[in-house]
Amino acid sequence: MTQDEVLAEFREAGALLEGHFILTSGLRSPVFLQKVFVFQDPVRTERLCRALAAKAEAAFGKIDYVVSPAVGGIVPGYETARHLGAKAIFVERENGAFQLRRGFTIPADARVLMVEDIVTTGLSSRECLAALAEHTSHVVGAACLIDRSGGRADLGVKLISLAQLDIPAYPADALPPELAALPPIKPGSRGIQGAKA
Ligand SMILES: O=P(O)(O)OC[C@H]1O[C@H](OP(=O)(O)OP(=O)(O)O)[C@H](O)[C@@H]1O
Ligand SMILES: O=C(O)c1cc(=O)[nH]c(=O)[nH]1
Ligand SMILES: [Mg+2]
Repeated sequence: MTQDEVLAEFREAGALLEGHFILTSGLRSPVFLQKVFVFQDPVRTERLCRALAAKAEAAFGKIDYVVSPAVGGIVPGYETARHLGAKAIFVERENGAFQLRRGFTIPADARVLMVEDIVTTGLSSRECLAALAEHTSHVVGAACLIDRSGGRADLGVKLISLAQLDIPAYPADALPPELAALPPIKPGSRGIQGAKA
């Protein structure tokens, strides 16, 4: 699947939003990739995740476990795992920090791939990998549908993506005037329900 085909899937799903968005990192951006509009269509999600699984297998070899950060990573993690013949589990926030909960365990010899939906700064991916380090030393790499960092996000492990974009994001105190003029919206799950982070 080419980068243009990946972007076409997002565009056709109505997932390329324009406005003034507060990202999970606290940065502000005029563009938001609303992945849930992609994931509400299982056929579209299957196309994307089949391609991601093939790319991940080529880069990292056999994968036994896919681990994803909730909420956005769960659907692509599950669907990518299905194509890899792997198990799919997730970390979720407890008091703001990602934890492997619900009794999920990772066998000692399992080869683990972290799967994210979107990578912007890599903050969420690094938090997920830090949580995973308490359960396994066999994380072979990371994969995401879209890396919007322009390739600059450093996860500490190799990251592959279906598309790499360089989408502007600004600190809240350095907004261009056209962005500052729009009311900000925060679409993601970090910080809701009284969580600390
Ligand atoms: O690379 P980063 O700067 O961390 O940004 C990307 C993260 O932002 C989104 O999650 P968010 O915390 O908004 O919540 P969600 O997964 O519930 O959508 C997305 O799912 C990634 O996890
Ligand atoms: O950085 C984010 O929080 C983020 C950006 C984006 O385009 N999509 C998303 O779900 N989260
Ligand atoms: Mg997320």
